[in-house]
Formats: sequence, structure tokens, C-alpha cells
Amino acid sequence: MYKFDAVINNEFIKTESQLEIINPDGLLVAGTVAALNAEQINQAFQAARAAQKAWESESLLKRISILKKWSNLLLEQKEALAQIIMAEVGKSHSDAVNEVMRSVEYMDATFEEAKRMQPLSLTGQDFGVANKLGTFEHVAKGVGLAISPFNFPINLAMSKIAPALVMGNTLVFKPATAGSLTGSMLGKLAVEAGLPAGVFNVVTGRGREIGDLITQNKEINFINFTGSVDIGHRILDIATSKDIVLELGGKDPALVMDDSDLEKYASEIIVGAFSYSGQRCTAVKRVITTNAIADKLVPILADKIKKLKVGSPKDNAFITPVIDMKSADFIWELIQDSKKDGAKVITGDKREANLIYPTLVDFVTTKMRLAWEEPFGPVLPIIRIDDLQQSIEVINKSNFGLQASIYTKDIAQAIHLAKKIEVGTVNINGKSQRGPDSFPFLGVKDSGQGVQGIHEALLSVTRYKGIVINY
Ligand SMILES: NC(=O)C1=CN([C@@H]2O[C@H](COP(=O)(O)OP(=O)(O)OC[C@H]3O[C@@H](n4cnc5c(N)ncnc54)[C@H](OP(=O)(O)O)[C@@H]3O)[C@@H](O)[C@H]2O)C=CC1
Ligand SMILES: O=C(O)[C@H](O)COP(=O)(O)O
Repeated sequence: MYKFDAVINNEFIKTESQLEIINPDGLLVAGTVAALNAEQINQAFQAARAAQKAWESESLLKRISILKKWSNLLLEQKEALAQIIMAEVGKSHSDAVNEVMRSVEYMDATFEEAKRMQPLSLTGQDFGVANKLGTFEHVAKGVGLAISPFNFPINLAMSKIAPALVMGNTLVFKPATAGSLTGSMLGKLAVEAGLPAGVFNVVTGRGREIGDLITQNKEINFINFTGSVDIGHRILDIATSKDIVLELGGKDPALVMDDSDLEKYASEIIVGAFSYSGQRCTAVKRVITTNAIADKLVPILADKIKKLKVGSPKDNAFITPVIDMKSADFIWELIQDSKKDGAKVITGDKREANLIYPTLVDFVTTKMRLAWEEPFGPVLPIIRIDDLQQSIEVINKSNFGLQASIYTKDIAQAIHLAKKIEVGTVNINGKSQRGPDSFPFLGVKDSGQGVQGIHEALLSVTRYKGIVINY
């Protein structure tokens, strides 16, 4: 059983009230974290505010050298962190280790990019002004709030934390409840690495109880949130700071345009749809293709899906129990609902508690919820269309606009269609995905606002500070 305290001002905060973290694999308690009250949350923001100016006034290289000790500790503790990730979000060992490594690489790449954030140096000459010399430096915005989701407890945390801290901001970090063991461990390692008090504070507790309190704190200068659309929109409505980057849900389509290499397309779609049991914002969440192609593609997909290993993360299964029973019930409901309305289940449609077998559903129509709602689980609907023009309509009718993928040998046609698809990124002949982390990552419509990715994240946590010399 893990037991972690919150970290405020480099002090470990114990609370009488504890939050239990449930292991999705077996639904037993994996550990406990502190459940903070309003006063303690306020103290976290006060500590971040008090530490900010001094942290910002350290040189960039000094900040990097301190943060680098932290990333080294993450590397040293790779196995311990992976075990915690497995226990609290049900990832396989290999996925958990990969996630830790990805976060360490993200930190290192962020530190390197921060060194390249040079100030702009401008004269007014283009506007006929001869006596001005301006420098516009990227300076910290102040105190940030980072809120992460359960599915990548270290990576989607660190991709907010590293850019903010390296540029001289201080942070209050609220991990998802399922993710709080990892988040609290990050806080512990930050103290061990020697981050100055107040620079990084971890507040834990249930979002529905403390979320509004957190987002309405008056010290916040900027917010970076990844999670569901409903919570994202609530934050937009009520947060005190309106400087908000949101990464929300998705309903990423895979558009199969021809049958030139269906084996390859199917393999890519399956990894896209089913890795981490579909609990990825960028998972392929619908396949759109013509009747003729679907008749050939569906049996290939079904064959491959039946071979996916289903079971426990401890056995490195590919399909593992989803995060909790509530999520499993929702995924199940979407499958049953589509069946009622005439869709045909090709494989799957089997469940043991929160373990949902990978499910392929054919003949999903645009009247069904499964065509539009995000299951965040191992289910893949096939939507059959008459022609390519109709595919664009179906794709763009979604309220989501995170990513899309197109499979074809006709690259010119793919580029033509990609320009019409209303999403952040279109992947041609490859599944949708956030990485590599140096790429800008963004969603349009209900999928988010603002941009992440290493360079863009650094921009989002800074503003220009101009100094103009009149000579
Ligand atoms: N586009 C993207 O980059 C990504 C999007 N997502 C999306 O996230 C969802 C799944 O993640 P999940 O963790 O379940 O998402 P949630 O929206 O349920 O939770 C996200 C975070 O918000 C917290 N929270 C809950 N209520 C509030 C509140 N009122 N104010 C502030 N914070 C609050 C949660 O805490 P607590 O856990 O304690 O409730 C958690 O830390 C999916 O919809 C998925 O598409 C996920 C990953 C990436
Ligand atoms: O939250 C997610 O789903 C992750 O951002 C996925 O990252 P990936 O697309 O690079 O696997």
C-alpha cells in the first residue's frame, strides 16, 4: 500500500482525511494520498506566489541545473515510478516505463529549447523610426495551475510542469485522483532534488470537492488543463484567470480511402484504437470508409483484434481493465445502445467488471451515440459512407477536432482532404498521436484551446517583456 503526503512549500502535509486510490486491476485500494482542505490549498498558492520572484531571478542555467537533478531522480526511480503508475492507472509495465522515459526526455528537450528562447531585438526602421532599439524578452507569467488527467499521470503532468518551471514560473499542481500517487511522488522527488520551497506544490483531493476552489484562487496567472470537455468548459466559465490552455477530448476519425494495403492500415488503426485500452485522447475512435472497403477491412480488423492479449497489466496484457467501474459502465452503455439501434458487433462485446474486451462494431450510423460520443475505452465503431464527400461531412460534424488519420496511396488526394478536415492535426498513413513531443499539439472546437508541444508550451507560460531604448 502506498501512502503519500501533499507537498506545500517543500513541507509534507499530512491530513486526517485521506483519499483512497483504487487499482483498476482488481479494484482494491492501491494507496492513499492527502485530501486537502480549502485553507491548505490556499497556502499552496501563497507559497507559490512568495517563491516566484526569487525563482525567476535565478539565471536560466541555474534553474535548469536544479530541474535537471529532478529529472535525474526520475530516471533513477524509473522502476519505482512505473510500479506506482501500474498500481494506480492499470498500465502494463512496458507502457509505464515508457511513460517515465518519455517524461525524462520531455524535460531534457524542454531545457534545451528554453536556452533557445532568445529575446527579439527590433528597431523601428520598417516604420521610419530611426532612433529606437527594442528587446522583447520571454518572461515568466507568474503563478501557474496545472491540472492533469489520469491516463498519463507523469507525462501529461511533466509536459505542463517542466516548461512552466524552467521559464521562472512557480506552480500548483493538481493531479487526477487516479494519478495522485504518481503526482505526490513527483512532489517528493522535487524536494529531494532541491527545488526551492514554494516553486512546486502538489495539491491532492477529489476534483469535484476541491476543483472549483482551486481554479478560483486569486493568485493564479495561468492555467494548463488536460481532461474532459465538461470540466474544461467549467474551468473556462469560473476560473479567475482567463489565460487557459485546454487539452480536452477527441473523436479522432480514421478515414480509409483505398484498399491498396489494408493489412498495414488495419495494424495501424488497431494500435491507434486499442493501446492502453483506448484511454488516450488521441485514440482512433471511429473508422470511416466506403461499403466496398469496409467489406474487406472489417474481417482483417476483427482477425487482429481477436489476437490482442486481454487481461492484467501484471501480465503485460494489451487490453487491461479501464480506469473504474463508472467508465466501464459508460463504454458498455455505448456498445449496447448501438446494438439496440441496429449496429452489428463483430467481435468483443464481453465484460468482466471493468475489463472490457476489445470490441468492433460495424454498421454504426450517424444516428447512434457511438458515432459521436467519446468512449475512452476499447471500442471501435465502423461508419460506412457512400463517397469521400460524405466522409468530410461526417468527420466535421463532430463537436471534437483533435486529430484525424487518412490511409491511402494517393497522397495528393489525402492532402486535399486533410485541408478540409477541421482538426488540429491530420496524419497521413499513420495513426493519430500527440508525439513526437516536439510537434505542436492542439485541438480545435471542443477538443481544446491553445497549443502544447515543447516550443509552444514555453511560449504559453511566458509573455513578452519589452524594453525600448530611444537614442
Ligand atoms: N486532449 C488531450 O490532450 C487529452 C484529453 N483527455 C481527456 O480527458 C478525459 C479523461 O481524463 P479524466 O482524468 O477522466 O478527465 P476529468 O475531466 O474527469 O479530470 C481531469 C482533471 O480535472 C480534475 N477535476 C475534476 N473536477 C474539477 C473541477 N471542478 N475543477 C478543476 N479540476 C477538476 C480531475 O480531478 P479528479 O480526478 O480528482 O476528479 C483531474 O485532475 C477524456 O475526456 C479525455 O479525452 C485526456 C488526455 C489527453
Ligand atoms: O493523453 C493522451 O492521450 C496522450 O497525449 C497520448 O499521447 P500519444 O498520442 O503520443 O500516445
